[in-house]
Amino acid sequence: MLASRIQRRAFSASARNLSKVAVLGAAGGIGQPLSLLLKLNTRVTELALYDIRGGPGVAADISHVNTKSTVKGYDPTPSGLAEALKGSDIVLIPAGVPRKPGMTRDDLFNTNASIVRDLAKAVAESAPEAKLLIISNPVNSTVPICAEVFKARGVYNPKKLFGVTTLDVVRASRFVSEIKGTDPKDENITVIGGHSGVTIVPLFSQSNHPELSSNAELVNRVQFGGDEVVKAKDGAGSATLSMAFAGARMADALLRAADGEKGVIEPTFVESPLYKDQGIEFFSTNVELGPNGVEKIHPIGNIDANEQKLVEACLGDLKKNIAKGVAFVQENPGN
Ligand SMILES: NC(=O)C1=CN([C@@H]2O[C@H](COP(=O)(O)OP(=O)(O)OC[C@H]3O[C@@H](n4cnc5c(N)ncnc54)[C@H](O)[C@@H]3O)[C@@H](O)[C@H]2O)C=CC1
Ligand SMILES: O=C([O-])CC(=O)C(=O)O
Repeated sequence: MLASRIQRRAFSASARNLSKVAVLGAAGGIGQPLSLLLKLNTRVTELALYDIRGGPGVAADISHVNTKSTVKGYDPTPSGLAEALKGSDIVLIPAGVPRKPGMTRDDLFNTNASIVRDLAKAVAESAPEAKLLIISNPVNSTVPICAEVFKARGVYNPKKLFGVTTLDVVRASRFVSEIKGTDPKDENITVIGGHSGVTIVPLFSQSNHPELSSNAELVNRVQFGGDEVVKAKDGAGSATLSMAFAGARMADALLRAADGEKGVIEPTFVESPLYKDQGIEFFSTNVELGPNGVEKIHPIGNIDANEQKLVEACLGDLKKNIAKGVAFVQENPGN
């Protein structure tokens, strides 16, 4: 009995990987709470915080939290960025500008496309093996931008590039639990498509409450939940705290999968075969994660007539968003 417990403990200790996690944009509204949550994750052994301003300060602050991982902030220089990235297993990118009221996520493209392109280049050079999690909007376009950058350098691995759509799943679960008076931990809602407006498609027909797929108000709230926060913040940005929670959840899922846990499934925006025949290279569905990143992309499964209409509306916008990201890198390869 005791021997088997000791053996089990020895196994779990040796199965644990050392995990360096880097956050690019670590001093921002998302970056700070995300970095704090990563500091609380016992699977993270080293935390590298980079920003064009304020990285070392945030790192000094978080480094006093008494968990075991080491935390280091890096100078806003190319060599600082390279150092931050070197040896990283996971890189999260929340760098870039957030929305103000009246803007769509696509309105952020002109500013954020080049920020993400340049950071992706640095990742391709210094941490090509890392799992790369893109938070910066518009996610539907910034993920294809990263893929193009990696392809141009011959280091693209579609199993390791993820658009973080976890916040849509978090919101759907919470909104349903509010309506039904349930615990959100029991409300697992699959959300597919992309991460903006009508490209966000919640599949309530697959949940505990299939009838909710005809609740247009709820569907709209999941699709435009980000707008609620943008409006409430009144010019001071968009979701940061709930996003940090969602980003930390996605990073934790990858860390657990890397540690050998089976059956780790999260919806995430990845290169996907599901709609490639319609020219749509990236799509979010449930994805089983493994030590190398994407293990298995799940099909969308059975959906009802309401959801079928939502998917059709999603595909049109998504195709344009993806094409815009690809064209940007082809036309603006940068240095
Ligand atoms: N995927 C999702 O579900 C969500 C995505 N977002 C997006 O996340 C992004 C960040 O949002 P916030 O943190 O609220 O913005 P913020 O403005 O508070 O923080 C952004 C940070 O990025 C830094 N930064 C800018 N350029 C950089 C570069 N080249 N290298 C490193 N750092 C750089 C800035 O100095 C700043 O600290 C926005 O694009 C926003 O739309 C926000 C919420 C949810
Ligand atoms: O709405 C925004 O601009 C930020 C975001 O992506 C979200 O909250 O889902």
